[in-house]
Amino acid sequence: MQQPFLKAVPILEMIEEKGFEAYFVGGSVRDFLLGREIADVDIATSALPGELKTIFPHTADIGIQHGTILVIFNGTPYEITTFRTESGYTDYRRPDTVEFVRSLTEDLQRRDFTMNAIAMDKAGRLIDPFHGQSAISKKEIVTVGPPEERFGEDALRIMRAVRFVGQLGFVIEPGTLAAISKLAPLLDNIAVERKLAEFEKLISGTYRSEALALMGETGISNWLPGLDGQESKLLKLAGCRLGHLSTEEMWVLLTHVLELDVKTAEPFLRKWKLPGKKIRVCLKVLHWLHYRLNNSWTPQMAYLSGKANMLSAEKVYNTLSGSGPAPMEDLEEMFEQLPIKERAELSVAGKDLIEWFGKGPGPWIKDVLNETEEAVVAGRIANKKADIREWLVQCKQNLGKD
Ligand SMILES: Nc1ccn([C@@H]2O[C@H](COP(=O)(O)OP(=O)(O)OP(=O)(O)O)[C@@H](O)[C@H]2O)c(=O)n1
Ligand SMILES: [Mg+2]
Repeated sequence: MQQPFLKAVPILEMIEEKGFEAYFVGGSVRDFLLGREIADVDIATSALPGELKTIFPHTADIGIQHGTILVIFNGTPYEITTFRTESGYTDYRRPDTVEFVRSLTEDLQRRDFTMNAIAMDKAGRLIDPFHGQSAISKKEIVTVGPPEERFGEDALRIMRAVRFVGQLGFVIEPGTLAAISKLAPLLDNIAVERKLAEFEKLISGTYRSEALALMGETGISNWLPGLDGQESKLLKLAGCRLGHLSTEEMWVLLTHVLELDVKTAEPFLRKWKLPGKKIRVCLKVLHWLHYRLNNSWTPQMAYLSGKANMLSAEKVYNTLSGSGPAPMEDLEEMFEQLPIKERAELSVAGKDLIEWFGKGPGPWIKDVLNETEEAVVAGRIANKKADIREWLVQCKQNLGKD
């Protein structure tokens, strides 16, 4: 067993000591069987939330109405969920009622895919009534029971299937795939925040090209923010060599392929509810990508863009031009050679100008600083106070006069 499980074994033991059952479940067991790194260990138990609270002193109610509480054990938080069934999904996203049950099999039966419906006990023995291990060995995504029921219960599962294609490179079993195409419109009922979490996992996955193509082919994209009717553009994206791009660079590539500019990309990214900071970075990189599409980098542009934005824009540009991953050493070297890397490194400031020219504060300061900065970056003048002063006094003689 791997370390994250071993650390949590005492939790299972403490629950079992009180006469209840407890197992590792969900993505951690799946990823363990796949030899992937385990994110967080989820635990399912026959104990009710109230019963768990008597066993563990440090808990938080994070979804108690659905039977989930957070247990802090040795400083690590664990989500522990009471075995449950769900029924009456009138809104396609959350059950009208949650019924706690005492049987593990019933709990596993309400889960989305067979690979996610495997339990593991404290000794590492697997309980796999729906043949999840066989699906994993066949690299197959298949629902537990009838796909239309599972997707009707929570339409986000439609996206989860394609997200797992992107992460794991599995194929979707034909019956499950047919239900996805048929029920994709149910995604309309799902909150953007949940769609975003799945989409970001998808575009970060090793097999994202396949998953993006599948999103277009199944019609899922028609129910995602700003992607309605854009299947052909998604397919174009799927044909690119994406191996080296970060999640943010993927967003930039996506906005470009959708033919958005900096102005129209902003509402698109807002619709997806990306955090403001991420949006600002994406828009900057998109701006520099558009510069790069028609120009080469110069020291001036390297300075104005900043190193990170320049390298990101270049990576996206290489993807679009078909060259794929390319060495960045030359560009990094160009940046490193710059006399200054940012405005703060300029050896003069507004107060120096006021003193030298005997003139009060005003917009002229910004203009003169911009000009000075440009001259320093271009190497026309050294970044030394005395040199700059001499240069400015010579070429700005008229400034002190008005
Ligand atoms: N819409 C959903 C979400 C989750 N699950 C079940 O709850 C488990 C845990 O859910 P979550 O952590 O959201 O997903 P994981 O499958 O664990 O994937 P990840 O590794 O990304 O966390 C899943 O494995 C699955 O058994 C489900 O049946 N239906
Ligand atoms: Mg998980």
